[in-house]
Amino acid sequence: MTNERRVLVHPDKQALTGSVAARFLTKTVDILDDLGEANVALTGGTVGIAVLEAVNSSPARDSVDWSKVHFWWGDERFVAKDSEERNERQAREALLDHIAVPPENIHPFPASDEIADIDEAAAVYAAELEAFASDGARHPRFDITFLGVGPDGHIASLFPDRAGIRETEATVIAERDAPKPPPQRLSLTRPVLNASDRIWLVLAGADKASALGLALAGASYTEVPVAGAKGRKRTVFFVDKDAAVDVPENLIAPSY
Ligand SMILES: O=C(O)[C@H](O)[C@@H](O)[C@H](O)[C@H](O)COP(=O)(O)O
Repeated sequence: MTNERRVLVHPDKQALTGSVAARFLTKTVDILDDLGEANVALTGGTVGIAVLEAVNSSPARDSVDWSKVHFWWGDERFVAKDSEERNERQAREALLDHIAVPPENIHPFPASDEIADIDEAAAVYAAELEAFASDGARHPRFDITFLGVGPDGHIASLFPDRAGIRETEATVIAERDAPKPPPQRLSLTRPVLNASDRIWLVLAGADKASALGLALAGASYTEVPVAGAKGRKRTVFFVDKDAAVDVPENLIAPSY
């Protein structure tokens, strides 16, 4: 299989999240067999969280030795720790609180009531990434990075025509005026996301069709950030039919 971006189309959001959940569980078992440890970067957003709920409700959930899995985030809303808007809280409620993952294996971004200054919070997470890096890198090599996609093509908290999507030096950026509320966010940068072995993008709904179509047709990633998502080994778009209407036929993997 080449590293070309692949699009897997599902009849609806439920089929999409069930398929991604099944694939995540089997792939994570394989990764643990091969490497003994897995680093996974989670996403916020309704589809990303629905995937975690589907993982949690899978009969195969505990086929994974969760004690060997580290969970990170691609981005986080810079709000209070117990805010319902936090990606961490939503992920814990959807999956992490229900599996035997050691607390020290969960690496949330700092919350605004833990570190008041957003730039300091970004620096703290950058240091956490570096502390778990190897081979002189500045962040772990994520085995699987999940990304949701906004109607404007944003990924994580990297938005069109913002400094964050252009950043190539820092590993973590602070976004102060995000077009998607809440405005203050923290995000991994594109080079860190793309250092992942696998990037799995999960998107559903007709409002995502334009961004996906533009990205796959060669749009600039500064204008359509999802166009710049490319894992080292695999880049797979898991979509429903409504989001796939503008995808070039030749990129759609055979349905199965
Ligand atoms: O913190 C966030 O909001 C997410 O990380 C963001 O990047 C999200 O994944 C997309 O906006 C898609 O969200 P939906 O899946 O709800 O459309």
